[in-house]
Amino acid sequence: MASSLENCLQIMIANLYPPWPQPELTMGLAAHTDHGLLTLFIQNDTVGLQVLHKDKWVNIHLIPNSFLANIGDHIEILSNRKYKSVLHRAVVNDRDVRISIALTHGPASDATVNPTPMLLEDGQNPLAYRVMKYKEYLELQQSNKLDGKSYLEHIRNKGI
Ligand SMILES: O=C(O)CCC(=O)C(=O)O
Ligand SMILES: [Fe+2]
Repeated sequence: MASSLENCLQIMIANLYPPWPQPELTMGLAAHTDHGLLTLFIQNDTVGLQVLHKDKWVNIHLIPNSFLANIGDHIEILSNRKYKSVLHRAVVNDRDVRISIALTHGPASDATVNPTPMLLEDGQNPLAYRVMKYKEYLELQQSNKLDGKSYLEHIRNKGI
């Protein structure tokens, strides 16, 4: 992946979750992973972000005045699956408004993303993912509904 810092693509996503009368019947944001390398994340003091850990959804309590950093899909692609992107979702509640802001950090939109040779063990690791431009991945993600790790699965090379 060749990309200078000034060309990196950052996308800010602001989410507003109003209180919902039957929170157990709805989902604020369906389970997904984020595109890009890292997502920096802040929220107001209402809990709602959950991360899948050992097959269980775990509430994330942010440290006040700090960012949470999540690994995105393109770290998983760059590391050829050594570092996995984080599956997460947002739940709602029936009392408090929740606001969150996610800032994704990706390479330049024209950058072609493939595993970095330093993380491939002497050519023993076949490429886990199809090589593609970052913007092609974004288009793929935008044209589908959120569904777990389905975008990564879509570009995964069979049998790896
Ligand atoms: O609001 C949240 O807790 C999650 C937001 C999120 O995952 C996103 O915007 O990608
Ligand atoms: Fe997300």
